[in-house]
Amino acid sequence: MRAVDRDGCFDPGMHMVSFDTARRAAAALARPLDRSEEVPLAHAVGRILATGIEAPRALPPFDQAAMDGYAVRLSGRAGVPLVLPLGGRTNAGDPPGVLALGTAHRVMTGAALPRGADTVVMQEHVTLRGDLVQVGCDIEPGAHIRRVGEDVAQGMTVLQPGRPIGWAEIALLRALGIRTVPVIRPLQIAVLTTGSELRDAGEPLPAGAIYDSNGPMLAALLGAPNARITSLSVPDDLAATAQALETQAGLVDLVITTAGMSVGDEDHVRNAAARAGGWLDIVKVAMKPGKPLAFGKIGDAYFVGLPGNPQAAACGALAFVRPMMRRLLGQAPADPITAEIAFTCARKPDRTELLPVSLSVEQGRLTAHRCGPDGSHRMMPMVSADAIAVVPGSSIPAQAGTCLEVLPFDQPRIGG
Ligand SMILES: Nc1nc2c(c(=O)[nH]1)N[C@H]1C(S)=C(S)[C@@H](COP(=O)(O)OP(=O)(O)OC[C@H]3O[C@@H](n4cnc5c(N)ncnc54)[C@H](O)[C@@H]3O)O[C@H]1N2
Ligand code: MOO
Repeated sequence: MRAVDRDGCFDPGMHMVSFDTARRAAAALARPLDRSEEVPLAHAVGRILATGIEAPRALPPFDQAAMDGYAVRLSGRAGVPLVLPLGGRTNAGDPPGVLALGTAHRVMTGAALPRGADTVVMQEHVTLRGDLVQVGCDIEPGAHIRRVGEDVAQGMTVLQPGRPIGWAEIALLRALGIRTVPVIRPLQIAVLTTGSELRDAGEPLPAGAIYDSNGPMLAALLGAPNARITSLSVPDDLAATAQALETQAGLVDLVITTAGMSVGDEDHVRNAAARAGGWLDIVKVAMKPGKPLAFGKIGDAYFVGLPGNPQAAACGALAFVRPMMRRLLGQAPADPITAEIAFTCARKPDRTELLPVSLSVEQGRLTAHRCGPDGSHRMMPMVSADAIAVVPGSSIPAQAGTCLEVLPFDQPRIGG
């Protein structure tokens, strides 16, 4: 690893890369894992389709009435109005009937169109005279019929691989009679929080200790439905960290650590990754917060070392871990989302700023409001935020009204 690297040397100062370079490296590093399982549709919400789905039947499955009314045959007739005797009736669910020549056939919405009929007249547009049905003048031939296959042709690919299953997909698949789908197996992720100061909520808190929030945060941010998270914690100890990394790398697809990434005496994660047989592609990123961030591989597992400050860990997870997970799950990269910033912010030429922002739609435009104050240890700005704004480095401040990329906490479903 470059901790560590393939040449056996490590100088985090020399290896700092730009935010964009690190993003490209994360995308290039991750390879689709291509492991699938068949699950019942009811358990498939949010899961990613492993293969395309071809329609085993057409939708609608037969020509059917789109309105409650009367099926008639207009072709070959001189014109309307018509007065036709009532010849039969088909309800939704009945097998298709036959339109007796020169009659009107009562149909309900969804009923199979009787053979021989070419038009359905809404019942509001007829006058009933005993058993006679008088059809008004402005009837359009062919009206109110849903044609077999007009929505889905039998055999067509209705869903592409890589697509998340949502309510609309569930409705479509069930309409096609499909009960189970092949989906990508959830990623196995170990979140290893490091730090001798960490305690779990519920435990007594000695002076100088803090409750672990990064572990539960990352489990919630990155977990179900497409990842299973194992949470562990180790003290600031090189051997214990290396041992935990080696063990977890043998068990999971992705190991994420928090803290221990900076230059303090007790920051052991990069060296522990090296001891565990890993290598690092990226060791430091020109971003704030989140500069002491690294990723690479330990054995067959991917490895991401996030900084300890909660905002820095969240920014690293949103900017790098989420896109890596999409790649591992076989999904296309998420389309970038931009918003107009409602604030001015100073910046530096050589680093990307990541700012918690709340999003709203103002005069039809997605607008980002800053959630401050500064400080990557702060929790409150993240609670009032919806996204992280990506402010590229520059020698001039970013002015209000500038359009910038935002990384939403909850990824909206736009496109595939
Ligand atoms: N001399 C320097 N000091 C620091 C630098 C630097 O460049 N030179 N970078 C600073 C930056 S930026 C960050 S970010 C932090 C990152 O440090 P580490 O990744 O080594 O993390 P720690 O120092 O262990 O912890 C930082 C902070 O976060 C708290 N923490 C850790 N784990 C958790 C957790 N699971 N839940 C909640 N909070 C956690 C920890 O107690 C510390 O307060 O380094 C700066 N220092
Ligand atoms: O990455 Mo640090 O969180 O900038 O303070």
